[in-house]
Amino acid sequence: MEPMLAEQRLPLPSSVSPEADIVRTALLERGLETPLVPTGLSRDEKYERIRQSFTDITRTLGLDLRDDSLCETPHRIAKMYVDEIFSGLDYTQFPKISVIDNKMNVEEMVRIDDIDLVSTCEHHFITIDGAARVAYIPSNKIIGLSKINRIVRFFAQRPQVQERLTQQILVALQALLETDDVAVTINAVHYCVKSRGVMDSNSRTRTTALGGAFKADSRTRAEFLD
Ligand SMILES: Nc1nc2c(ncn2[C@@H]2O[C@H](COP(=O)(O)OP(=O)(O)OP(=O)(O)O)[C@@H](O)[C@H]2O)c(=O)[nH]1
Ligand SMILES: [Zn+2]
Repeated sequence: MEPMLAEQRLPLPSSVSPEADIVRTALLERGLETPLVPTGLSRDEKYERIRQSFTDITRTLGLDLRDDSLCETPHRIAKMYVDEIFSGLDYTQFPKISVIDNKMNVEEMVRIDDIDLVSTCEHHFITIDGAARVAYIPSNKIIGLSKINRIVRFFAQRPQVQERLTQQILVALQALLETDDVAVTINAVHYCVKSRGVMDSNSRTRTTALGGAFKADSRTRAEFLD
């Protein structure tokens, strides 16, 4: 387990929900948080810096930013980074989570297949496109189904490696559901492998993270991976 860095323990803004704080603490304890340093920048300050930087990049590439199709590109990219594809770096954007007591005593696996997953490769900043499967065996808590999709999306909206993304979803759900019995698998195409570099347009990558009964019990694992 990697140690928590002092700056990662700084207090979060008060608009961070208790659930987001539980998830972040669990990730730090497990050494699974995305490597982050506090910037002290507001949303608008980040937007402005990224817009400026992309103005430099597009000019350096020799593109004419006076062209009416190109002139808004640095603005679009800055907005997309801050508010869309990297919004999961900001815990104030963590989804509202509804967890309820397991009064109906559900004790069988709840499994959600084919959760849409689009993320961004942190090595090349291009798309990872795939799907996730998530399952858990309820203990004391049950979570609203759409909240699982939202948690997947939150962590996908960060620069990622697929292995860490898979683990972050696992640990977030374990912390919120107060059980180890969670499993996550992701099957994805990496555009850094498909559209550049080795240019392999066929391969897909599967990563799996298993906790509790999914790790310990071969039948539970098989039912999940089936
Ligand atoms: N384990 C893992 N590797 C990834 C992921 N996304 C991209 N990579 C790999 O990260 C590696 C980075 O390797 P480098 O040699 O530093 O970069 P590169 O020269 O662009 O490598 P090539 O892609 O082989 O051209 C590549 O092998 C990528 O395929 C991921 O989610 N998980
Ligand atoms: Zn990549």
